[in-house]
Amino acid sequence: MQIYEVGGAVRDALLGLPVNDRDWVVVGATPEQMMAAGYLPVGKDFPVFLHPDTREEHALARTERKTARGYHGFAFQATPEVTLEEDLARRDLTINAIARAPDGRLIDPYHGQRDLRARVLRHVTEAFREDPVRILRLARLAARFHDFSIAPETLSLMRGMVADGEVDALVPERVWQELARGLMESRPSRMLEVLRACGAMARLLPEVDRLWGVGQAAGDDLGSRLLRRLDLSARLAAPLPVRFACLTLQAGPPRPMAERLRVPTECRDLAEVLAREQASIQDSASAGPAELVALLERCDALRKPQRFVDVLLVCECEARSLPGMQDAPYPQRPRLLAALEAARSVDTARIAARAQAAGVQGRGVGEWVHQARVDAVAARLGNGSS
Ligand SMILES: Nc1ccn([C@@H]2O[C@H](COP(=O)(O)OP(=O)(O)OP(=O)(O)O)[C@@H](O)[C@H]2O)c(=O)n1
Ligand SMILES: [Mg+2]
Repeated sequence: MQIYEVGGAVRDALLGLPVNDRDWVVVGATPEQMMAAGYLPVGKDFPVFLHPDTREEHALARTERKTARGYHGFAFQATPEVTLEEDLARRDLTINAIARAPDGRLIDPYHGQRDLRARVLRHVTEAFREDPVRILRLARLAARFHDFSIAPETLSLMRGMVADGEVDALVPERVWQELARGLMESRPSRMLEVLRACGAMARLLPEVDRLWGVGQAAGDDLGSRLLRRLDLSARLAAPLPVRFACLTLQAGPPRPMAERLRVPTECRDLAEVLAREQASIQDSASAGPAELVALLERCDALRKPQRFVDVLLVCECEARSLPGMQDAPYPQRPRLLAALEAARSVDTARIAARAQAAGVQGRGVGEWVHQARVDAVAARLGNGSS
């Protein structure tokens, strides 16, 4: 058997990028030989094994034949006769279809190195069609390698796949997995642009797709704002829930989309707080202590201060996505954080004990605590004037 390194690790090494996860392809071996050599089978359907020591994935060279629409209709052919070139032919992109032999020699029948130099994302063969997840993979790779363009023939292939209903058959978990990874790249706007260009956005994120052409003059519609907001969230190294909330911010109630994509609870919760409170936060510059405490309480900021930091980050990205505001300061953020700190410094147990000593009960105790917070915020912010 011959073992070649393939995929992202070869690509990233050629780009001079750090390599973490390595993939290998094995030519001329049967599953039985792999197991006899100590490799561990990963699943019963995929001809993939883990190396006994490194645990890196070793896949038998294979050809894929699609038998039905969507993600499930695969039949694999992985026999010792499948050649390296055949295996490379069924891969997604030319830059991912370069193999490296143990002696360092590169096997690159689809000119992936040329496309790396020309900075082009190009499909290898028509076999690209056989896996619609590749549309999302390409979109998220565009968000990572943002100076790469997409080959026109690849874009039209993707358009055809979308028109044939291929992305409608994707399971939500796979969609979210790729979207989440793309959101975490350095230029998430590129993923959205690619999804929009091939029509996949209208199928997968129709609420978001509708933002284009809504609102201001061309170049400043809600879609353009969304792209700027997301890239700013990446520039500020925001965590995933913040980026997801940036995505859903003006796209109507976030819950239907969150449920459809089965996003993690923290992503959904943050998006929902923002849908409710974003406007109040933007307007909070002139709010007095009582209003600020009410806002903090509605955001559950006293119990979840870390989430409130994320809430404010989304609001900052939104404010700075307005034309010409990219480098503007966002005073609402330090002011609300100072208010939160002051409100949290109130010793609620002591206030409650004092209220009870004065004969106050039930909801009345809560009102004392609330008032103590308002007083603390007023003292910190100088009666709301700063
Ligand atoms: N739907 C897919 C998934 C994977 N691959 C092939 O399998 C390789 C390894 O896949 P994976 O590790 O998922 O992605 P990488 O390209 O290595 O990218 P990343 O840096 O995100 O790991 C890819 O390079 C590509 O050749 C593919 O053709 N089609
Ligand atoms: Mg990989």
